[in-house]
Amino acid sequence: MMSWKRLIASMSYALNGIRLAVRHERHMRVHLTATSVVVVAATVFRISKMEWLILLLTIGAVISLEIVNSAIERTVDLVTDEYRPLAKEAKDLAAGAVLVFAMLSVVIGISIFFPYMYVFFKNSLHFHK
Ligand SMILES: Nc1ncnc2c1ncn2[C@@H]1O[C@H](COP(=O)(O)OP(=O)(O)OP(=O)(O)O)[C@@H](O)[C@H]1O
Repeated sequence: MMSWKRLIASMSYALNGIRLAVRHERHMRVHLTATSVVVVAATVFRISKMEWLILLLTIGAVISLEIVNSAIERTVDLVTDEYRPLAKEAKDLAAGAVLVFAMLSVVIGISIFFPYMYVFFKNSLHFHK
């Protein structure tokens, strides 16, 4: 059985990982900015519970993948600082994994928000007529 002390230590290492990613990863700031915009839009448009759950799952997956990508980048840099084809492949594969989910998350975001934006703009056009 894991003691509470060890559990708390593991949690603090994991939180340190999140802090490192937020502080030092350029792409992470892009994800966090997109997340803030999406959360504000979701609140304003009062999206459904199911849409919130899909959104949260998508946000979590993109951010988690970005953190794993950063871990792989550091591991590769630890192994070599020379140009190595396998190092390139490892980094490009990890970046590819993030890109796949980031692109899908754009599709998911558009699918969720488009109907709300459509109604919003349609109503505001009627209002101005
Ligand atoms: N040791 C290496 N050998 C061969 N190619 C490498 C090596 N290190 C990096 N690369 C290539 O250069 C690209 C940029 O590498 P870098 O380590 O700067 O990551 P990055 O994708 O720019 O990440 P970030 O934008 O988060 O800094 C990699 O995706 C890879 O294609």
